[in-house]
Amino acid sequence: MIQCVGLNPVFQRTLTIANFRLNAVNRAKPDILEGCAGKGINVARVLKTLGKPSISTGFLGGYTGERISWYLQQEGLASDFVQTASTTRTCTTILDLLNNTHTELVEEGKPVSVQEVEQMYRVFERNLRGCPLVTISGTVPQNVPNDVYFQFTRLAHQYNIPVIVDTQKQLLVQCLKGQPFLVKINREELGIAFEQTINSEKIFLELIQRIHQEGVEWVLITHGKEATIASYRGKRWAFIPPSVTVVNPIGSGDAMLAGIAAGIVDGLEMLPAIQRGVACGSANVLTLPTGTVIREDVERLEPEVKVLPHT
Ligand SMILES: O=P(O)(O)OC[C@@]1(O)O[C@H](CO)[C@@H](O)[C@@H]1O
Repeated sequence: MIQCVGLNPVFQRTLTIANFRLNAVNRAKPDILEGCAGKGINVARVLKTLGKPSISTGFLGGYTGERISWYLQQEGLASDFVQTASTTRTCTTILDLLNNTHTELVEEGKPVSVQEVEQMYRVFERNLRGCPLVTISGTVPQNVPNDVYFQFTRLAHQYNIPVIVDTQKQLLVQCLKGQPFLVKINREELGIAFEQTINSEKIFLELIQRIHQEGVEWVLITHGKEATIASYRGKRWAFIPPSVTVVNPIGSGDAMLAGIAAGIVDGLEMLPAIQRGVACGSANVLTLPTGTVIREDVERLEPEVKVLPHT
């Protein structure tokens, strides 16, 4: 089973509003979507659709934790969460039908205890047995040390298990020292992680190089609906997604990571694996629930992703 680490899961609510306005009373349509999410769980869900079993790990607590567990069971997603005294966060997506905007209200994860963090290391290690690949996604609750993903990556190395990572800021910078196999990051977060404004191609390429210098083989830079740039040993490719009608883009990065993970586990070369990932990202945009794809959409979109050399 692929281990999908998502230390900061989410009880996700998706509200549809006819014309969302600031400083006003906004009324949502009654068919509010609720479910389990957060980057790690989103990856796990898309993997399941692609026929790949996974186990989600992280922290879970309180009444939202219970609801997330219930949704995980309903969806048939295996999990091994550390139970926390604090309540798991809720995040809210606002889809505005008139203006076609998509707003994500993200709560920070509440604090976890030192003992809960220690338990998490044990949960991570026990789920490495029989695991072909680890995905690590997203932020962490308060009190979790910034080197947590570095520790996980180092541990996975001891078991010869590749790690692919999608995170930000210090969590990313520190994780690089553990030499994950692949890092996926959006262009804005790349600049933030290295405290630089990306206002030229030169700076963009230098920052990619800094990630490689730590020993990371593949670096993927996403940029909304623009092309994803993949970099490997001095070569670069642009993956141009097909244009699709946007329903809900939240979770597209997670769908992409899942598609790449599925491709790697299937033994694909990296370029076709990334192509599948980009197709999953586009397929996610077409569905209303967060971090969800329809397999037929992925299969249809995969050949439509253009792969070009990036100069
Ligand atoms: O705070 P994080 O962990 O970076 O991101 C949380 C989040 O925005 O990510 C998912 C979409 O990628 C949503 O399910 C969730 O609300």
